[in-house]
Amino acid sequence: MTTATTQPVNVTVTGAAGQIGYALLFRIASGQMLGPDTPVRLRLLEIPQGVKAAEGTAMELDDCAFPLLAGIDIHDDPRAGFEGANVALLVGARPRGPGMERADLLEANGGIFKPQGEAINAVAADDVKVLVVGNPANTNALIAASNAPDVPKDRFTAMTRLDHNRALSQVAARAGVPVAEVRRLTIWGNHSASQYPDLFHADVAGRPGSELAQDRAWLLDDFVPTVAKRGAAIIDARGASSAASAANAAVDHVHDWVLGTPEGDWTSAGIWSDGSYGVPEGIMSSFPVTSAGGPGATWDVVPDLEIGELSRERIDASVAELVEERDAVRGLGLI
Ligand SMILES: NC(=O)c1ccc[n+]([C@@H]2O[C@H](COP(=O)([O-])OP(=O)(O)OC[C@H]3O[C@@H](n4cnc5c(N)ncnc54)[C@H](O)[C@@H]3O)[C@@H](O)[C@H]2O)c1
Ligand SMILES: O=C(O)C[C@H](O)C(=O)O
Repeated sequence: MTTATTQPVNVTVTGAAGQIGYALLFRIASGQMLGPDTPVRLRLLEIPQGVKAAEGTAMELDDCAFPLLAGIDIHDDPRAGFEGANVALLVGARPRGPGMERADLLEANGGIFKPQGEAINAVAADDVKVLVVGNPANTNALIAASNAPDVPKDRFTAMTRLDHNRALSQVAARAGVPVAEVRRLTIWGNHSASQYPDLFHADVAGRPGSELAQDRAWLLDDFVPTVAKRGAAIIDARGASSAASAANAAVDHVHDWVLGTPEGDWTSAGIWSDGSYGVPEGIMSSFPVTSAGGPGATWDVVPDLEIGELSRERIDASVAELVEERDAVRGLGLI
């Protein structure tokens, strides 16, 4: 990763003409993702039908005259779109259509993330860092990583930062403290309604999160489902899925990966499990993670957290869903 230098970082964004793309690209180009000293070159990857709209977004990016934006190119071929990519944000995905079962969705997205993984393997920069946003994010990341055998598995991640940020906001509101005073929350498992937002290890303005968790009715009937089903609530209210908050979470994820997580805090990311906390190896599950930042930065799982019975059950349930998804895509020959 190139930081604090005049060498531009190549950032590939797929689904660039979509609603998240529109909320994301301007923030990347303004320096909010990689910092104020790092120029970026944007590679927009779309399907052929999306190219014209991506061209319109590129025109608007030009019109912002961002000092850090070193260039934009637009592609509909993954081999060209990921050429030299240092950071790859895989946003474009096939949404669930009427009558589509989960397996149909996994298969349709396999048709996107398998070739994209192969292309990243073939043409991305040696230091590529990948964030999968497109749903089902964890399993799409698993497909991409599994089809990029020459890229270390820890370079592929799935986005659960939006869930993490949602949980921070809910806890701050409940405790009546500024959101900046809530630290060390964790999202475990899948970016789906089965996810488990864990506040037992949190620091809430100097008080242990376990104190708030003592109100089990609030914890289990309010906090956990509000966070886990927030995506659906946004769709219901907006008539479209979250976009600006999703783009914000993608910016936060890459920012903290490349520049480091704040001292004394951690965040959540879907990463290739190494077996930590009893999560089976080789699925993309969300964990509490830190990054030291800098060249070669990795997400490191926060060690030695005590997992109580309630948390254990919830983590295991979400992990079981991920195992099912892995088995389904394995059955489809995608991994
Ligand atoms: N992980 C998260 O927290 C999170 C949060 C919000 C949304 N999402 C997911 O992000 C994805 C994108 O959401 P959106 O609102 O921007 O959708 P959108 O439909 O507005 O845009 C998706 C874009 O992807 C493009 N696309 C489709 N297939 C592609 C391919 N093979 N290569 C390149 N581009 C391709 C489409 O042409 C479209 O422009 C969805 O899967 C959504 O469910 C994830
Ligand atoms: O929940 C969804 O389908 C959209 C997205 O993943 C979200 O969490 O907002």
